[in-house]
This record gives sequence, C-alpha cells and structure tokens, in this order.
Amino acid sequence: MNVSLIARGVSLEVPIYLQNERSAKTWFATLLNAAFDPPRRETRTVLSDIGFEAHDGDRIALIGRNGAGKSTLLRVLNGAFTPTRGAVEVNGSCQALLNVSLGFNAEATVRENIFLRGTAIGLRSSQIRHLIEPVVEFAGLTEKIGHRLKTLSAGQRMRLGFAISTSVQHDIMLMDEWIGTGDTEFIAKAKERLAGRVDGSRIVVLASHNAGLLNSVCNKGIVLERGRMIFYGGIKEALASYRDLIKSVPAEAAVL
Ligand SMILES: Nc1ncnc2c1ncn2[C@@H]1O[C@H](COP(=O)(O)OP(=O)(O)OP(=O)(O)O)[C@@H](O)[C@H]1O
Repeated sequence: MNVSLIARGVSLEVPIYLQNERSAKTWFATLLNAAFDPPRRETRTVLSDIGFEAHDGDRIALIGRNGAGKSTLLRVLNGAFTPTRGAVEVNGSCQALLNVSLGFNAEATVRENIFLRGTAIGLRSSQIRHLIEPVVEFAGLTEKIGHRLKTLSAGQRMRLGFAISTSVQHDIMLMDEWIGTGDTEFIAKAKERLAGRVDGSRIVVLASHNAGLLNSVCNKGIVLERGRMIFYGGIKEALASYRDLIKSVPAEAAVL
C-alpha cells in the first residue's frame, strides 16, 4: 500500500474573545463590567492555505518561530482540528506524539487508562490486552498497575503516556518537540524507542526548534511564518531559509 499525507489548501480560523481593559475597584464596578461589557468575539486565522504532499520516505521538519503554527498544523494533520477550509488526506495508519498525557482519566487506574488511551488511538481491545504488560514495564510502573492515575507523579504520568503512544508502530508519525520530564534513565530509553519508531515509519513530520535534531532526522522542511507556508523543500535549504527569515523580519512583526 502506498502511504501518503496530503494537505490541500488547509486554513484554520479559531474564535478568540477579547476583553476591554476594565477596572475592578469595587465589587459593584466588577459586577457592572461583567454584565455590560462582555468579551468581543473575533476570529483569527491560525493557518492559511497550507498545501504539501508527503510520500514514502519523507521526513518533514516543521520549522518556525514560537506561535508560527507548527503544533496547530500537526493537530490538523492528526484530525484533532478540522480545517475551516481545505482538506487533509491520510493514506496509512497515523501515530501522533503531540501531548503524551492528553486524554487520561485521573480517577481511573493505570490499567484502565491504558485501555482508554489504546481505544482513543484506534487499537482493538485484543491488541490492548497484549500491550498492558509491555507498556507498564517500559514505563517502570508494573507495581502501580492497579493504582489510580491521580496518585502518580507528573513524570510517571508522562512515562505512561509515552509508553502507550509509542507501543505500536504506525506508517505515519507526527511529532511535536518532545520535552522530557522523565529522569535521565527514562529519557535515554525513550530516545532509543523514538529512534526505532522514526526508522520504522514511512512518513515522519517533526516540529522542533532544534536544528541539529531536524538535520539528523529529516530530509525535507516546511518553514511556517504567521500560519503561512513560506518554504517547502530540502532540509538544508529550509533551515537556511528560516535563518534568513529570522535575520530579515523582527520577531514582533511575526506575531499573529
Ligand atoms: N485555540 C486557539 N485559540 C486562539 N489562538 C490559538 C489557538 N490555538 C493556537 N492559537 C494561536 O495560533 C498561533 C500558533 O500556535 P501554535 O501552538 O501552533 O504555534 P507553534 O508554532 O507550535 O509555537 P511554539 O514553537 O511556541 O510551540 C499562536 O499565536 C497561538 O496563540
């Protein structure tokens, strides 16, 4: 089967709520302001007419300053956000490593959370049953399998999320800059697993600010600026185009 990831004219507008500056000197003034000065609703274009095609063997870097739209584009590619205009076409199974602790239920146990997350990422229950042991073992949480999630530390939750999200190899891997909150030993283990998953994926899209990492993993790059794609081509050229952009346009002019 041919694996591909295609974005055609993808735009995303989001509602934002703007509040006039208001004083809250007394409780009465606060009450009046809340009643007669509600926030204004406006829409903001976060992604604008993004179009590209990725095929077998493509490893694409998403490059851009803070707020350029990288994470939002990954979420649109992942199907978490529906584009306001345009479409995304995905051929192949897709794994997103965006927010590894998203979608957990604090009241449920570690075992139940593996089921919940496994179902959310599209695994069958028979598949999940076989994954429970390797997942808790990788996360170093075997003894905590029956504990409620809310009793785990932030690092332990992150380890669990990472272990579930990377438990199965998919054709397409979407990855946001991965900031490890785990301890040194876990980070080393996680990096090794990630390298294996990247190697095993037929298409990778990776958003990061780390030029060294992007250079070593990716062969192509997309440069985003204010939600627009201003370059798509080879990784070296993409990184050069980003460097030129940083030199020529001040950061204040690039805020959406
Ligand atoms: N739901 C939302 N409502 C309003 N604005 C949003 C929403 N989601 C994203 N944005 C805005 O869209 C822009 C792009 O955000 P995004 O997180 O995609 O940037 P990024 O390139 O990943 O940045 P960073 O490098 O800092 O992670 C930002 O200006 C952000 O404030």
